[in-house]
Parts: sequence; structure tokens; C-alpha cells
Amino acid sequence: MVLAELGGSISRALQKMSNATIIDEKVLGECLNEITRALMQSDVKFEMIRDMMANIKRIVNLEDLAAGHNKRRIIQQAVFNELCKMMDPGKPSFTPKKGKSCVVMFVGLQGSGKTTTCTKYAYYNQKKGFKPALVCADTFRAGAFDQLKQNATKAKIPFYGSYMESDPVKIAAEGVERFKKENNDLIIVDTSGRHMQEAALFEEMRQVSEATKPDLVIFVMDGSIGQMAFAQSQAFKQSVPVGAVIVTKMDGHAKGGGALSAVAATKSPVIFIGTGEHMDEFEVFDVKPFVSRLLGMGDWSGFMDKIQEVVPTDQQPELLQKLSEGSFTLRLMYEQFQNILKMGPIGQVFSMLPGFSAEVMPKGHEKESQAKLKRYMTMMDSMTNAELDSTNPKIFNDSRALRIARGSGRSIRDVMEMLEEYKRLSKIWSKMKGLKIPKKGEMSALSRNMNAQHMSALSRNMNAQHMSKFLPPQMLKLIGGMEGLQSLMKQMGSKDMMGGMFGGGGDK
Ligand SMILES: Nc1nc2c(ncn2[C@@H]2O[C@H](COP(=O)(O)OP(=O)(O)OP(=O)(O)O)[C@@H](O)[C@H]2O)c(=O)[nH]1
Repeated sequence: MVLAELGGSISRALQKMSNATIIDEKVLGECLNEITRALMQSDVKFEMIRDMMANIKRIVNLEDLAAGHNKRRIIQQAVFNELCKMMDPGKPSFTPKKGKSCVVMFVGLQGSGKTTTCTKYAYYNQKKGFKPALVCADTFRAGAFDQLKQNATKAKIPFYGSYMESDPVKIAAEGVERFKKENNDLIIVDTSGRHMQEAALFEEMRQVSEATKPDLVIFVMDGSIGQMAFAQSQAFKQSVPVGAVIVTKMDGHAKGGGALSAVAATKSPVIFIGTGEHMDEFEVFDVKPFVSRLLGMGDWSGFMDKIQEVVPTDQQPELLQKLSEGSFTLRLMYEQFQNILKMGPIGQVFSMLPGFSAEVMPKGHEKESQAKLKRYMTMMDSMTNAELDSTNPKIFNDSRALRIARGSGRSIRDVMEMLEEYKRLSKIWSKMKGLKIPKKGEMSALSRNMNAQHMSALSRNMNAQHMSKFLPPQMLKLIGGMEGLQSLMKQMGSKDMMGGMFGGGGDK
């Protein structure tokens, strides 16, 4: 089961529970059993699932929850929090600082994707303004140096290695010294891949670590190693001070559950995931937005960042205004599809939108998904202005549907499918109704003075008082007024309040 499917299964279990008239022990038990099954199928370690379930049951004590309490929301929130807790060791990893020389050492099993990931990491940070350099201390695999050299040259990153020298400790120490002298602020050391049984190679890795004194050791693991992940990452942690994890090959059929085990075994956070063989197929990993996206709840701050990036500045206030009025029209959907098509890695963007999970837009199916959007847009091109600006899907009677189908060369069934999609999205996005937005002029001033990072920092730094001003009154009431909001923000960390609150998988 790939992670997107895991998210889908958990969302469905929660949805099934939400559809029940009364939530009693039986309904809750069934929901938790389904979630347990889904996690087991994703290779999550049994002990972790057991603890997660015990915690949820402790938080959601149905007997203690008075009738007025919103049990659905409390259960969904508990599942969300526990999933986050599983992936969050509670302490951030070391982050390199520009202009200050730092050494990052990569370790991992043979073939896990270490060498590829070293270059991706260097390339990513180079784009952020660092001066990275690569040192190849993998003298074990013939061809490792060539591979690193080739990748480094492509990305114009300086590198160091040797065809002659067979002592990795010596190469590592020399490389680090040289790049320190050359004022490179991010010196990345690639080491040989190991098998768990090879005690001598583990010793060698320990010596490289001693010689280079890394500020951060990153454990690279293949996302598909499943149940073995716990023991393997633990073995690495026992030899070198692993401080962060990168999970690779998350684009394939990786079950991904092993990643959670690696977090538990190394007590270190996952900081990036690899999603392909190419240099830029590399994503920052952030727990709450990830879980939010996994469950199809959207990643509001990520989405806001994307809006800042791609929606033309003068269209931003209008979009937010319309959303705040709750008038999600077909025209708005059309415009959003247009923006999405412009935004690039469509799967990524889609999963940030409330209502779309990664399951809806699976990686590898981007072409089909793009074609679908274009098909919908062609049908919308055959609509009248009144139809596009209406918020009432009931106006689409048989004769209108037939006209649109004929006009666009599609079948009535296609038109119906597109209208169903509109209804589904409209329901989700209507939760934005009442969203307080900056006044006219303020938004463009805001965009002029702020970049995407500022925007997400803004939503991160909001306190409950600020947040309450942005919430529709009925939503504030639903979560128990200011007091409820404060405790919810404490539980979630304010960063993803918006994603959680406006998300599709949220309250019912
Ligand atoms: N699909 C996919 N392939 C990846 C990813 N990361 C690495 N690979 C591929 O995995 C294979 C092994 O990657 P390497 O970087 O050579 O692995 P390594 O861990 O350095 O190998 P050793 O030096 O033998 O330990 C290569 O074919 C890479 O292209 C990823 O995120 N997705």
C-alpha cells in the first residue's frame, strides 16, 4: 500500500464513522480497527500502532464526552494528532547556516539512494543560497565517485574524491579540510553503502564520522524496505549520531510505513523525501502539512504560498473575496484549473488543495489528471456566462447538459461527471465562507512586501486572538469559542490551523 492509499483508507474510515447517526463504542472500535489494518498494511511497526490506538482511546473517552461535544471532530483531531506524533520525534534537526562552514555526512544501506540524495540535497541548498561541496568517501563501490562527479558537474557543485586512494577516512578528512579552506558553507560527505551484518564497514563509517566531525548525520533509507526499517535504522544510530532521516523512492510502490519506524528508531525527524531519480525530485518534509495532505485535508499554508507564486497579484484579493462570500462558481473553478495547470508539478499542488488527496492525483498519472482538467474546461467553454456565474448546479437541466455536451463534443455523462466534481468541490470550499480577508489594497501591499515564506510565517505566528478574527462566527462557535480555539491551537501548533479547519476531512 503506498502512502497515498494509506491516507485514503484512513480518510474513508473516518468518513464512515462520521456518517453513523450515533458514535458509540462499536462505531469508534470499527473505525480504529480499519485504521489499524491500513497502518499494518503500510508496514508500520505493530507496537507503534498499538500505542497510537491506546492514546486515541484515552483522549476520546466517549462516556466522558457530554452529548453536546462534537465527537466526530474530537476523534478526527485525535487521529490527526497521533499520526503527526508518530512522525515527529519532538525535536527539530540541526539546520545549516549560510556563511558558516558545516559538515553533513550521509549514511545508509547499499542502494538506498545515498549518492543521488547527496546531490539533490546539495542542489536544493544551492538554490537557497548556500555554497555546497561534495566529498565522495565511498571507496567501496566502483563507480560511486564517477556517479557523484557526474551529478556534481551537472549541478555545477564542486566535488572531491579519488580513483587511487582506498582509505575513505583519509579522503573524507582531506575533502572536508579543502572545502573549509575554500569557504564552502555546506560540505556534504557521501559514504559507502553498508549491509547491516558488515561490522567492519560500520567501523569504517564511525571513523569517517570521527575524522570529519559532522554537524549532522543524515540516514538515507529506501521507502520500500518496510518492516526491516526499524532494526536497520537502529543499527546505524548505534554507530553514528544520526540526526535526520531522508526517505527515498517515495514515487514508486513504497509502502512508506517504514519511514515512521525509522523516526522511532533514530528519534530523528524525516527532513526530505525523494520522489524520483532527477535532481529536483526532492521535497521538504513537514509533518503536519504532510498528514493534512495525506488525509485529503489540504495544506492551507502551502496553498497560500502557491497562490502567492502563481495567481497574478491583482487576482489574489478577488479570489479570496469570492471564497469568503462562499460563492464558488463554475467560473471560479475554471480559473482555478487554469492556475493549477500553470503551477507545475500538478500532483504536488493538487494535494495542497482542500478536497484533493494525493490519491485523487496519483503521481505517475499527472498526464491523465491534466487531460481531465482540460476536458472539464472544454465543457465549461460551452457554457453561458449565466451558467458559469451561477452557484446553483440545479439549473443544469437535461437540455442545458445536452447543449453543453454537443457544444464541446463530449457525452452527457462527461458533463454530469464534471458537474459532480463541481458540486463536491463547492461543498468543500464553501467552508471558507465568512473568511475575513485583508481589505482592498491591503492584499497587494501585503504581497508586495511579503514573499511566500513571510506568508506562511504569518499563519504560523498567529495567536488565537488573531485567528479568531479570521474565522467565521459559526465556525468559532462550533469549536467552543475562544477557549476551544486556544486549546485546539495548542494541540495542533498554529501552523496548520487553517489547513485543518478549512480542510475537507474536517468537521461535519
Ligand atoms: N525512483 C527513484 N529512484 C531513486 C531515488 N533516489 C535514488 N534513486 C535511484 O536508486 C538507485 C540507487 O541510488 P544510488 O544513489 O546509487 O544509491 P547509493 O545508496 O549511493 O548506493 P551505494 O553507493 O551502493 O550505497 C539509482 O538508480 C537512483 O537513480 C528516488 O527518490 N526515486
